[in-house]
Amino acid sequence: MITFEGATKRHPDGTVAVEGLDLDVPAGRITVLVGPSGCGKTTLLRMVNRMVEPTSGRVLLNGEDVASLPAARLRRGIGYVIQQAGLFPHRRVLDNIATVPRLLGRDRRTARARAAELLELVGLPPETSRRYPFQLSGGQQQRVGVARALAADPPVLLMDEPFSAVDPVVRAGLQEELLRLQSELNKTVLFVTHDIEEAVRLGDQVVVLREHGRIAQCADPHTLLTAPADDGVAAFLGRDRGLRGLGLRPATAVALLPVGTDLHGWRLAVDAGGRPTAWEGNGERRPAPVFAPAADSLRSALDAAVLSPAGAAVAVDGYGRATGLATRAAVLAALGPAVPEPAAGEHTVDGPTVEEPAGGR
Ligand SMILES: Nc1ncnc2c1ncn2[C@@H]1O[C@H](COP(=O)(O)OP(=O)(O)OP(=O)(O)O)[C@@H](O)[C@H]1O
Repeated sequence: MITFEGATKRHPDGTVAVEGLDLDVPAGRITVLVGPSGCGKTTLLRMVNRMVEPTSGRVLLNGEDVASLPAARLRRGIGYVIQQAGLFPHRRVLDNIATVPRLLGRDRRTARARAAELLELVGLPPETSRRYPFQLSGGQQQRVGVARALAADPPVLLMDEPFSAVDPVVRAGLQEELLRLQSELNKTVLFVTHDIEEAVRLGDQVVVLREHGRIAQCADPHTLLTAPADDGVAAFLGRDRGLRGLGLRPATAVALLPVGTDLHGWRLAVDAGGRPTAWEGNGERRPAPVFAPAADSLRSALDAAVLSPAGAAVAVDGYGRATGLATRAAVLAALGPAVPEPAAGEHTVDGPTVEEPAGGR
C-alpha cells in the first residue's frame, strides 16, 4: 500500500506542482491518476520512487516513509515504465530486460533465462529477443518496457503514460495485456494518463485530479461514470456516460431463452458443434451477433441484441457454443429496477412542475 500524506511539491521558481495531497493506493490493485496537463500527475508518481522529493508531507510505502529508505534499495522494489518505453538503444531486447536482474547480482545466464520468460509473458515472440529497440514497433517497444519493469519482480509498478505514443488499436491491445498480466501478478500499480477512457478501462480506483494535484473525485470507475462528484468531473468524463458504464458491468445476470425459441419468425441455426451460424426466417439468412456472458459486459450484450434481426443476442460459452438467447428486454431488465413510468394523467406537457413554497398560505 502506498500512502500520500499532505504531499506537497513547490519548485524553487515558486511553481506549486502538488499541494497537500492525501491518498491511499491499495496494494494489489490498479490506481489511475488522470487529469489535465500540468495537474501534477508525474510529480506524484515520482514522489513514490524519490525521483521527486516532497517539500512537505510524506509518502509511505507499506507504512515506511520512502525518504527514510536508501533510494537505490527503494527503486529495486519499484518497476517504472514511461512513455516511449525508455529502452537502452544500443542493447538487444533480451539484454534490456535482463539489465535489472544483472544489477541485482544474478549471473548472466539466469538473468537472460528470466528475460526470455518475461518476453513470453508480455506476448512477444522469441525472435524479438535478439533485435535492437529501433527494429521493433512502438507497441512492441512498450511491451519490452513492461517486461523490463517486471524483471526484478517488484511489488509496485509505476506507469507514466506508458501507452500514449502508440495508435489506438495497439493501445487497446496493450491495455488488454496489462489487465491480463495484472490478473496473474496482482502488483500495486500506480498508472498516470490524461485519457479518461484509459483510466476507466484500467483502474480499480480512478483519481481525477485538478491543478496542483487536488482531488476532484476518487472512486471506482462505475461510481465515477454514474455519480460524478460535480459538473467539472462530469464534463471531464464526456458524453455517453451511462452507456459507457454498461461496459463495466458483467453480462452474467441476463436471463436467457432456450436456443430453439422462435422470435418473430426467426430461428437460430447452429452447426454440428452447437455453434451459431445464422438467424433464419422470413425467407432470409442473417448474421447472428453473439456475446459471452462469462466474459463480456452488458454493453456488448445490448450491442449484439440491437444488431440482431431477431432482436436477441446469442449467448455463447467458452467454446463458442450457443447457450441461450438474450432479448433486448432481457438485457435492459438486467440493468436493475427501472424508474417507474409516470401514471396516466401525471404527464406534464407544459413545463416542469413548480413546487409550492414551504409554509405558504
Ligand atoms: N522543475 C520544475 N520547475 C518548475 N515547475 C515544474 C518543474 N517540474 C514540473 N513543474 C510544473 O509542475 C506542474 C506539474 O507538473 P507534472 O509534470 O507533474 O504535470 P502532469 O500532470 O504530469 O502533466 P502532463 O500531463 O503534461 O505530463 C506543472 O505546472 C509543471 O510545469
